[in-house]
Amino acid sequence: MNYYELHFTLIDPENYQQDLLINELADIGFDTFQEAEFGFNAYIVETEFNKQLMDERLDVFRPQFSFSYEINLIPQKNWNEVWESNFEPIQIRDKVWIRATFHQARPGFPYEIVIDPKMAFGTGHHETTSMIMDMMLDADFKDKKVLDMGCGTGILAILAEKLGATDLAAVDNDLACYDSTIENAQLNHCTHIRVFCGAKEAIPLEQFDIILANINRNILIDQMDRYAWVLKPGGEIYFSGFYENPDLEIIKQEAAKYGLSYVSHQKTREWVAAKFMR
Ligand SMILES: C[S@@+](CC[C@H](N)C(=O)[O-])C[C@H]1O[C@@H](n2cnc3c(N)ncnc32)[C@H](O)[C@@H]1O
Repeated sequence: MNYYELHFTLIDPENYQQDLLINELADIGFDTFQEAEFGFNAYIVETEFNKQLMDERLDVFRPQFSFSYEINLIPQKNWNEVWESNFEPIQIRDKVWIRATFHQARPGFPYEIVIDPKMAFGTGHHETTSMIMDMMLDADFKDKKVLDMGCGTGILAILAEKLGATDLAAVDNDLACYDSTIENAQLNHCTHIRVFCGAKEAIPLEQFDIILANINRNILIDQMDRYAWVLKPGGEIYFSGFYENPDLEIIKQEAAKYGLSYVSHQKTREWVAAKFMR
């Protein structure tokens, strides 16, 4: 599979502008957003890319924002090099050290996660991932059964197992993420993670103590009925991948329809991670 890489430059960058543009690009299929010096890079599978649609959607912002972009086709064989030139180790509090296979180990952190991201999202650099991980550090995973929906690299399931979960299902509808989660689980010596490829129909019909789902507003809403169905009474859900306004309120309302109550949320820039309980 080939990918297009978009180099996006904001002439006068302000975070809210960047978030709006990323949201628009995500809506037309871009994924794996990475900070760059004067903006960001984003990626899309070659077969999903529609230049005319992208130009039309971005032109709407031209009156307010100054930006430019260029797009290049990346053959599959170069994808790892793209990651290796961009991915720096990152920490979550003083508890979790996340690094790639090609970085040195760093002693002193209770939890180390090694990620070989390849074509999957989830290195801890994006706020949606780091906020869920931060909230996970305050949760009790000991002997818990966990669902990681939209697992990407498997980073959340891997942290959950390191925090004590003993039975985990990781689901992603992208085959590259399915492969990546299997590979990263092995790299981290996680032996309790079962990996499934598919959307909500792939969620095992079992009862989970904790659900982790960092996807996006529309997919979370679409899958809400299934989350409520497989969550034990008293179970916890951690959602991310959406904005505070207006998404959080919409998600709260949808969750309430299925007996899931809002507990709390974190916000970084416009991104939100939120905890709910059944
Ligand atoms: C933002 S990434 C999150 C990855 C990782 N869990 C993290 O927190 O960094 C969202 C993931 O959801 C997956 N995804 C998108 N739509 C999905 C769907 N309908 N069902 C299952 N997974 C989906 C994508 O392939 C992607 O890997």
